[in-house]
Amino acid sequence: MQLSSDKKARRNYFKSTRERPPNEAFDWTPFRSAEKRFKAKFPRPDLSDILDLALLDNDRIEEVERGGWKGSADVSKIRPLRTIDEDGKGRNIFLLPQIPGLVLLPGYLSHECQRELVSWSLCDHARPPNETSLDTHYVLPREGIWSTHVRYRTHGEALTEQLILPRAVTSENAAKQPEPPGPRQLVSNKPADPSNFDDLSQELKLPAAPSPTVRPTRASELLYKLRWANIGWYYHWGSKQYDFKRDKVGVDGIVSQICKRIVRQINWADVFASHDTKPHQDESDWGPGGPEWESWDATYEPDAGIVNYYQLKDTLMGHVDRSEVCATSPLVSLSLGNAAIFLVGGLSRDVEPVPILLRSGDALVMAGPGCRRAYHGVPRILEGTVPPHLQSSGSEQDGWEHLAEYLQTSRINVNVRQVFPKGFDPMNSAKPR
Ligand SMILES: O=C(O)CCC(=O)C(=O)O
Ligand SMILES: [Fe+2]
Repeated sequence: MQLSSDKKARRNYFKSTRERPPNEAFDWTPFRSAEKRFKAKFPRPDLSDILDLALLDNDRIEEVERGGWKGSADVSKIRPLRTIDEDGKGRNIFLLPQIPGLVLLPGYLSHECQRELVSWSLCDHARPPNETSLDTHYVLPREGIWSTHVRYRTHGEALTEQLILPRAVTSENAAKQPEPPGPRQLVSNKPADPSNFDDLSQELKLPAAPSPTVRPTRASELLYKLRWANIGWYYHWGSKQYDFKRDKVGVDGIVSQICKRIVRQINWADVFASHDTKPHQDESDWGPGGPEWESWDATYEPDAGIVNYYQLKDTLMGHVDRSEVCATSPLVSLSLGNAAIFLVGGLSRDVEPVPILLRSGDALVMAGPGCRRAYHGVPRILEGTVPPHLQSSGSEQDGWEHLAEYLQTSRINVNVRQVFPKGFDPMNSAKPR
């Protein structure tokens, strides 16, 4: 199996390089070059310059060795900070001096918590009222695609697998440009901020048209095409702005508590004091309120985000998340399942990105003006890297076998943000306070 996919990758490599103009690589920005390098199936990319902080943790050796992909824990690139967990245990977290506001918390989520979050992402969250990437094109069951899938898998042949139907296609919407299911599209949008928030929220946000070409599909097949599920405020993909006219769904307690615990645990004075807060970029400005990290303990409240579901071939192109009115508030990202290569650079694609290996249980925070406006992306999911504690126990009783099976080819990223200052209601107030 592995051999034949290697052969295919080699064949594709020779075919594509034969047709490539000789100097093409010179036109790529440093960010694009890094994406290309890590995406390549052949030759298999060398990960020796990728920051892999699991290597510093003896408890993760089995996970690292089994996966066969290994970066390096080059301590010269990072600055450790000591913090105390809620249970009083000490923990090392890490900063990258060239990206002020980026905080890495490797292995932050316990094994139990990772299992809970995987189950939450698939069973509880990928269903109404949360919008998913499949809703535009299919009429999904109210119970959520995961429950339908599991029912069939549990009862096997005794049930005829339910087909999920495309949304009814009328002659009117068939004529509109369909949004194809699949990778997220790049749309250039205006960065949100308190001064343009009113205008942006008034813009018309039409629903995307369902694709007229999708066919009735089995739940177990469609599940692997799920790409995202919305958290909190509805995000309108067509304009890349939040749609404040739709009622917000609350952020679930399990996610909100983890994110708040992480933000409270970080000593932000150390994070920002260690840098010149005006590094190489002019836009790295805290705005009129000054460095508001001083009040994050009290004001940080996640109200939006996305769960990203990646299959092994999926990537997320370099982008900046700039639709949040709180443009500097911490964004918390939690990784589950297979590991990924995460690139984070600067205010443009011309800044050479730092490659970081994100493994299951790792948390990463992007905060402050420089880091929240930094280009980042995921050029590669690394197959075979699901840690032992997320693999099947072999027992059908614990209900984990279906989740373990899904995870074999998947990575889940829970990406949580704060759009508005705490307590601000956009529908009842002209301007954020
Ligand atoms: O999957 C990740 O680690 C990053 C996801 C991300 O950047 C996003 O959802 O905007
Ligand atoms: Fe992002």
